[in-house]
Amino acid sequence: MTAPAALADAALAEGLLTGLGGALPPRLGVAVSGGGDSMALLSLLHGLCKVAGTHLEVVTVDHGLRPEAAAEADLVARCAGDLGLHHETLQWRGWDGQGNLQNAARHARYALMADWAARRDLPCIALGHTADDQAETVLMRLARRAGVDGLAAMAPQSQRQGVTWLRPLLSARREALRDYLRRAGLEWVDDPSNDDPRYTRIQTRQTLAALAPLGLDVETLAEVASNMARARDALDQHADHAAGNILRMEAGAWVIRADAFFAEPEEIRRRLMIRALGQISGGAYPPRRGPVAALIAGLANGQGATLDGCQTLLRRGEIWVFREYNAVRNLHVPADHLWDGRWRAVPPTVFPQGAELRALGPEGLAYCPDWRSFGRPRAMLLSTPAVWQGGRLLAAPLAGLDEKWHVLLERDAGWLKTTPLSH
Ligand SMILES: Nc1ncnc2c1ncn2[C@@H]1O[C@H](COP(=O)(O)OP(=O)(O)OP(=O)(O)O)[C@@H](O)[C@H]1O
Repeated sequence: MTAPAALADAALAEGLLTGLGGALPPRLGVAVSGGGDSMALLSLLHGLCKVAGTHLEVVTVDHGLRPEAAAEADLVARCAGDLGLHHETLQWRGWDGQGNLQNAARHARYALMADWAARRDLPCIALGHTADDQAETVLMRLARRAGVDGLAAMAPQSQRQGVTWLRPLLSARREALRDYLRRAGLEWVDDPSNDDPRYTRIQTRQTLAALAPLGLDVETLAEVASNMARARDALDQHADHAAGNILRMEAGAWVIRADAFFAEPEEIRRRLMIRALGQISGGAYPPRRGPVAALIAGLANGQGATLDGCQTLLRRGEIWVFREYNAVRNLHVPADHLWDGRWRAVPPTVFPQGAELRALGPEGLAYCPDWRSFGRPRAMLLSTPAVWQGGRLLAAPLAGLDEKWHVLLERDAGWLKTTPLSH
């Protein structure tokens, strides 16, 4: 190998290690489609893992959408075999013909890979997204009027479905990875859909090339993404600090000091509200900017609202954010099961036969003579968990009925820093 080639390989490996935060986990999965980016990732990671003593396994998803897909999975299997690595091809045959095929395939791919990781005891999976992918994402999000979080684009590390997803090639250029593969004499396949101008990403890629004379190139846009990621972290830190001072949790609801809330900048108010809503609803995606702004504007005028399966109201200088009764009124589970994704009942001794957890509702509240003494809004109490046996209310601990029973929040009731703020 010539000196410049060796230097280029060393620079890629070093960039990869930096992209992994400078260290490798003891066990790692790598997602390889057979395309140039992920084949280069596989080869480079294999070198690093050997040195670090990391156990590496390889996965490919065959979506069954193109006739070549099986051969591509075989190519990856062969390459992994040559490197002495365990490889699995996961089949997806689940499209029901509804919605956007690309999105359905992507969701299915991540779900299949997350199951694989759990089965193989691999806490992390590396993906081959490059600086080019990052720049295209920034440009596409600009078109969707993204804010700071959206323009921060893809994170080098993110948690989803119980897996830490790593993107260690976010600083590498697609072409540099192909040069690496050519030098190493390694094969890869070019997915024909990468040239299909019907896809927004491909149109974006072509447009990006045309924007280069304006200085709007891949490096610039990728740098914008890192700048935005830093700005996002600063905003999150401010929001966390504000949350510590102005917000408390009461009986599963967030209670916010209204004067302090409205003294915060608009962007911080938005973040606080989105997190409060997300923690109660458990939704994977936050509500959109417009409805959140309208909800906050309404509260400034003393008007409550519903959004994302939650309800807000302003009372005695405090904003209450709680589960909307309508979102849980038909939710019945056996009393020893988790209710609404976050509540568990604890009986005085054992669970009575046939007992179930259900919202308290207006009919239950009528059996709770002391509910006013807790200072909790009526609307909020309606959606709290209660223990029923047929039509009989056994306990409603949050409304003061039968203190021998307890209901506890199972999902972390602390301030959730990880709620995603952008779609
Ligand atoms: N069929 C596949 N099997 C295994 N891994 C895959 C597959 N497709 C994509 N990947 C992984 O995901 C990375 C990104 O691929 P690609 O850009 O095509 O995905 P995408 O659909 O844009 O997904 P994302 O939403 O994550 O951007 C690849 O480098 C590879 O690591």
